[in-house]
Amino acid sequence: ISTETTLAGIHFDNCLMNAAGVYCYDADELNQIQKSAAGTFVTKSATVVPRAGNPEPRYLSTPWGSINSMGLPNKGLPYYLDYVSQQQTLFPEKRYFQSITGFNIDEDEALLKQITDSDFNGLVELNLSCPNVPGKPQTGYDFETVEQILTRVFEVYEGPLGVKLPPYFDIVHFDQMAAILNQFPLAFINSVNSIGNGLTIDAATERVSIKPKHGFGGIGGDYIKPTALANVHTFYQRLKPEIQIIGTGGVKSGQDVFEHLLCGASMVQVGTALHKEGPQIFDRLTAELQTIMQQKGYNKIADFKGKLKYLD
Ligand SMILES: C=Cc1c(C(=O)O)[nH]c(=O)[nH]c1=O
Repeated sequence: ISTETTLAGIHFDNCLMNAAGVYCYDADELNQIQKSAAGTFVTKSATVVPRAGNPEPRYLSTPWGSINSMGLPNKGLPYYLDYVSQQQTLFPEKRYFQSITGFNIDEDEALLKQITDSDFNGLVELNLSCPNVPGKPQTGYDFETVEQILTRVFEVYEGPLGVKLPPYFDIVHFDQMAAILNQFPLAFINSVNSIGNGLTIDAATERVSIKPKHGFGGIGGDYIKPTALANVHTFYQRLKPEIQIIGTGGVKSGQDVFEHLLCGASMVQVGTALHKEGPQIFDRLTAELQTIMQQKGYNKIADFKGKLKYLD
C-alpha cells in the first residue's frame, strides 16, 4: 500500500506535506517537517524583505479549525533559499517547495530572479491569495491581474511553478479562472488558501479573538473542507491534465486525505490540524490513509485519484 505520488514529474515518497504558513517559518520548524513522515515541505511565503507580520494575538485554534491574520511574517527569501540549499545537499534526491509572494508584479519577478540565480532545484509555489495584508486586495480574485502576473512569471521563470489560490464560490468564477490558468505552463495549482476575512468572537468577553483587522482573519480547518473539496474537484475537471492539483483545506484524518485525492488532488497539504497536533500528525494520516486504501483494495493513489462518482 503506497501513499507515494508524482507532481510535475517529480516523485515524492508520501503525498502529504505541510501547508505554507504552518511549521515552516524558520529552520527549526522546517527541520521538524523534514524529519517527519511528510513527503516534503513548503516554506512560509517569502517576501523581498523580512517581515514581522501583524500584531499578536494573530492566530487562534478553535474546536472546528482556526482563524489567522499573521500578516506574512517571514525571514525573507534569502533565508529560505539558504536553508533549502543546505537540505538539498543533505538529501540530494528530495525536492522541496519554496513559497513566495510579491506585493506587485515587479516584486514577483525579483523573487523569481533570486530563485533562478540560486541553486534551488525544487518547485515554486506563488501565493496569489494572502488575505491578511491590510490594504492589499486578494490577488486571486482579480482575474486580470492574475493573467498579467502569470504572463510575466512565465517570461522570467523556467522551473516548475504553481500558484496558491483562494477559494472560489461561483461556477462562473471557476470557469474564468480555469480559462486563465489553462493558458500557462503551470506545474500545479494549490487549492485552497484560507477562506478570507472570517470573524470569530468570545461571547464571554464580548471581544474578537485576534488583534489585527478588528478580528477578521483567514479561516481554516473543518469549516472549509467542503469548499476545499469543491475547488479541488472543479479545477480537476476544468484544467488541462498537465496542471496537477495540490489539495489543501480541512484535512485532519486519513479520510480527509482520501477525499481530496478522490476529488483529483495529487498531493495533500495540512495546515490547521498540523498546527494543533504537530508533525507526528503525518504518521497518523499516512497510517489512516493506508488503512482506507487497504479496506477498499487500492494499492496506489492512481487507483482512485480523481475517480469521484456522481449520482447522475
Ligand atoms: C501569505 C499570507 C497568508 C497568511 C498570513 O500570513 O496572514 N495567512 C493565510 O491564511 N494565508 C496566507 O496566504
